[in-house]
This record gives sequence, C-alpha cells and structure tokens, in this order.
Amino acid sequence: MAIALELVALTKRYGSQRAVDGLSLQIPEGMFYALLGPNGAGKTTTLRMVAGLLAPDSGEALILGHSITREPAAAKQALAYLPDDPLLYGKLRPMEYLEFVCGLWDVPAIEAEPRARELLKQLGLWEVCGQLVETFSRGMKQKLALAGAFVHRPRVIVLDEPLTGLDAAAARLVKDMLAEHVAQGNTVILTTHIMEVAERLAQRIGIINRGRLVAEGTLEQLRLRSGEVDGTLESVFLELVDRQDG
Ligand SMILES: Nc1ncnc2c1ncn2[C@@H]1O[C@H](COP(=O)(O)OP(=O)(O)OP(=O)(O)O)[C@@H](O)[C@H]1O
Repeated sequence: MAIALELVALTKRYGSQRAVDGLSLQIPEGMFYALLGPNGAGKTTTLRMVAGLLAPDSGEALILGHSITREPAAAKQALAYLPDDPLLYGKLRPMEYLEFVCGLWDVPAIEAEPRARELLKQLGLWEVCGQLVETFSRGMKQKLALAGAFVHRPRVIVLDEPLTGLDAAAARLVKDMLAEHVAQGNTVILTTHIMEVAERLAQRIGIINRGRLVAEGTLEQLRLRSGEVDGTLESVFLELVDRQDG
C-alpha cells in the first residue's frame, strides 16, 4: 500500500528552540490517523511544513511519495490542509468561495457546482447561501472551510484541530464526513486535544512531545507501551508524555 504521508527527520527551529526535532513517521494510505501532543508539542508546526507553508530547516515531508519542498505541485495536487484558523474571504458568499477553491484545483465547472452544493447541504450551510461569509459565526466559517478542504476530493486531508468551536451536531457531522472519506480509501490526518475523537476514530495514533515522536501505533500498541493495559487513551497519553518529560 502507498504511503500517504512520510516525514523524514523533519526539523524546525525557532531561535535556539527545536519546535520539531527530527520527526520521522510513515502513514499508509487509507488510514485515519490522529496526532496528539500537549500544547506547544510541535503539531501545528509539523502540519504547516507538511502543507508547504513553512520550510523545514532539515528533513522533508512527502505526500504520496512527492516531496513538498522539491515537487510542491505534485505533492499539493493530492493534498488538502485545513489550518486551525482558516482564512476565508469575507466578501464572498459560500458558493463563490467554493467556486474559487475549485478554480485553484482546476476542478471543471460542471463538477464543481454540484459538488459545492452537495457539501453546503451536507454541512447545513445551504440556507445561508445568500449571506456574505463575513456575517458567519465562527462555527459556520469552520464548516465552510471544511467544505473547501473536501471540495476537490483530496486523497490526503490534513486537519489542525478541526472540531474546535463546533457544536455537538456539527462535530458529529464532521466526524462522520471524515470517517466516510477514509472508508472511500482516502487518508485523514488530524490533530486533536479531544481524546474521545482519537480513541473512537483513529486507526493509528502518533504522540509527539517537545517536537519528537514519543510513541506511535494502534491504541492497543500504545497501551502495551505505556503499561496501562486497560487504560483510556487519556491515561496512556499522559503516562507516555510524562515518561518523556521525566
Ligand atoms: N512563529 C513562531 N515563532 C517562534 N516560536 C514559535 C512559532 N510558532 C511556534 N513556535 C513555538 O514552537 C513550539 C511548537 O508550537 P506549535 O504551535 O507547533 O505547537 P502545537 O503542538 O501545535 O501546540 P497547541 O496544541 O498549543 O496548538 C512552541 O513552543 C511554540 O511556542
């Protein structure tokens, strides 16, 4: 099976601090993968390098075998990245925004329009289609940004804290959409502080702390590694991070 995302000794420093410190990881295609870590562990910095928004000091990230630094066009073709603070254009309406995004990805207009409509309906934004994005609540903006990430059917979707700020119904909807995307053979990689999300949805989990990979595997493998054989992901996570800090 193809490797959806490979990190090879990825490193980023801010001054003397190593925000990401020689991170290596392989995530096979068709997987729901959760990246966990305490505040400041280096998750957002890692994802920004994966998306090609931040240059690594050394090492590299490959999407489906294409280096984001050396072959950015090929790497980005299969990738969607949803940041934790997505930038939307306030003066556009939802359909205009999605048409704009489809244009960036060369999605033919004949496919773009029904796909955008389907996503807006799915995410409960169809009723507000006539409104400018600047009038949207934070949760509505987040749902529209998510529609923008899904609209070109990316094989690999990378999301930074996608559930923050969503109400219970919206969070359920987004979790279902992500699970469905994986069921169709695509790859979802997300960061979250919500342990229940990682515990219930992720097939594999990576834990990072201080820019380094502390442990990686299925929940069962992480339980064995931590010694918390019947533990919740929360207790396994806290034990593994504590051990590295200690
Ligand atoms: N632009 C920047 N300049 C200086 N330091 C930065 C910058 N961005 C991040 N850092 C530092 O890099 C480290 C990793 O930050 P990062 O945002 O990647 O962590 P995170 O795991 O996403 O945290 P959180 O869970 O709080 O969102 C932190 O110590 C942070 O202070």
